[in-house]
Amino acid sequence: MTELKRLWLLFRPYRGWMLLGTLAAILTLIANVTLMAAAGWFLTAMAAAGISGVAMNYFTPAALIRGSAMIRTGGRYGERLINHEATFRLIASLRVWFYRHLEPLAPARLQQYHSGDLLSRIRADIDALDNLYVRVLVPVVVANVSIFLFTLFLLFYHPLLAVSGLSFLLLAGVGLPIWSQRRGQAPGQRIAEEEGALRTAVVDGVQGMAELTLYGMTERQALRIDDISRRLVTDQTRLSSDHGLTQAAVGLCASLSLWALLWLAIPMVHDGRILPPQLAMLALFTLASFEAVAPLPQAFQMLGRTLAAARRLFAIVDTQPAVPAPSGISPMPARFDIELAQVTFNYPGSSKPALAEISLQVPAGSRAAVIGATGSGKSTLFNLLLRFWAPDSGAIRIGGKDVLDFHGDDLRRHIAVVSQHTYLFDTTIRENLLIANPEASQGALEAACRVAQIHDFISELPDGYDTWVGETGVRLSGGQGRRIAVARALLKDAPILLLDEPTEGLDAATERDLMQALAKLMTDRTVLLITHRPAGLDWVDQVLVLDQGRELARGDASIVPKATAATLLAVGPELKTEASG
Ligand SMILES: Nc1ncnc2c1ncn2[C@@H]1O[C@H](COP(=O)(O)OP(=O)(O)OP(=O)(O)O)[C@@H](O)[C@H]1O
Repeated sequence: MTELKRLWLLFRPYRGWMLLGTLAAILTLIANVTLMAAAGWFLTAMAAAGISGVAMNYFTPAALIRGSAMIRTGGRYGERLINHEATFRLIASLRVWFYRHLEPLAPARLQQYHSGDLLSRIRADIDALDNLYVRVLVPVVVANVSIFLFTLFLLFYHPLLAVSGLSFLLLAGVGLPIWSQRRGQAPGQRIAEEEGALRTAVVDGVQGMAELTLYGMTERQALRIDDISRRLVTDQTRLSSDHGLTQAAVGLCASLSLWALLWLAIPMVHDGRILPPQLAMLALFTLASFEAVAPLPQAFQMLGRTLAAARRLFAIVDTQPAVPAPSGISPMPARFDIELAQVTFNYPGSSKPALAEISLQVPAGSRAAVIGATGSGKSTLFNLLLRFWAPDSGAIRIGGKDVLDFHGDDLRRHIAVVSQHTYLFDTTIRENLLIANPEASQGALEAACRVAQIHDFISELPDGYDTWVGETGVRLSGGQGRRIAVARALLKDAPILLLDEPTEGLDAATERDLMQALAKLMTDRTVLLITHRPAGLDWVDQVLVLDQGRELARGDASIVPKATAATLLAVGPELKTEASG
């Protein structure tokens, strides 16, 4: 039950709200039971008084009935209001809590999770946690307090009545919940996993629609989704039918409790220990008291789903980032040169190093290119430089300070990246630019877009900078997206610039224009480019050629053709030796 304890700690800031919501729920329940009991007593007493012709004071009981009815209505409204407010606050804070733990895990630790599964955790699993509060915690407290008060009340009339009432309340409020918790545990856990799997399959199906259609696999994907849906529905059906059964069983317990009460109390009426109106009151009281335990079987049935959701969330929250945060504050480099000293790195589970003993010095304000074929380790080098992973041996320094001594955000504040994969958010062009610098004025946005040669295009759009770019920027061309990336880098104004194949996939004219924009961006910055294309590198001061994670050659741009022939054509070792020589 450690999940329960941990959840309780997360709920702690909302204790005030919970207490208030629980008090409102108890008040409502007591008002309802009072209403039923008083009504039973009142009707019978009035009938008896009418038959015997005795005058009776009906103002007090009528006032009690009216008062209870008003408290019940107001209490229920208040209870819903308070508990919904508390739930929404709780859910909102849980999402932020989860996201705060998720963010440092990206990208290294999250590669094992599918985005659909993560989405399911952040949405459905967090939603499931609110069950614990509204459907478990509040009803359990309300039931405990109410059962105690109801038993005291019956005890006032006769211990036997109290024992009988308590037994049936415990059967419905403890026995049935235990049964439904056991029955609900396995399907509850499966539902949490099936919901994640379903979301993953649907996201894959939608995102990969073009490929699935091209290869005629849509039917197969549909069958996969159908299979998961069926399993999900089977488990949900089982929970629903168990829920129906337990609700019927609660009703049965209430009826049995009523029979037992009548069986015990009718003789007491005969010998005068209980008055006839009191018998009617006790009968209706008994039936109404089961409202206190009615929600418990379902609450405990949902516990399995809730705890499974908590486990899935804690599994992510407890994951340590690939690179632990340093204990001290981040250093402040005085200059922004880049140094790689004998860097070796293996991805977890891989036997072959992605980078082996790589050294490189890029003086502040100079430009270097790392070239190599696919899989030669270029992106890995960027991942290490950005502190997404830590080298197994060797060191990476910026201005002489080890990147591992920086907090991730502090380090990345000094670095701007322009890559072929520029992620554009489903919002306006303005918002997409502002992520680089939320404080930037309209003038600064326009200036950056002018340098990136995209301002004229944006100005001609009907909504200008307020144009919606669509999901992943579908309304912009690849070249336009790349220019937005250049504008973002300009707005960020970081001293180090990493370029990851920025002109990949563009036609010659667009590439030329983008290079002009990049030339302005590169002014006075330390630039590191990764590319597999040997052409057009005359603007860099030095080149490092990688081959399967190892240094193949280094020098100025003139060494590129030879070295590239070795890496791209994968020719024999003689040429590689020649190239490095
Ligand atoms: N996240 C990862 N987990 C495990 N292995 C990885 C991971 N990323 C890359 N690799 C492996 O590390 C090696 C270097 O990959 P890397 O992405 O750095 O190459 P690259 O030169 O950038 O290739 P490309 O030009 O295709 O992007 C490859 O063998 C690749 O399979």
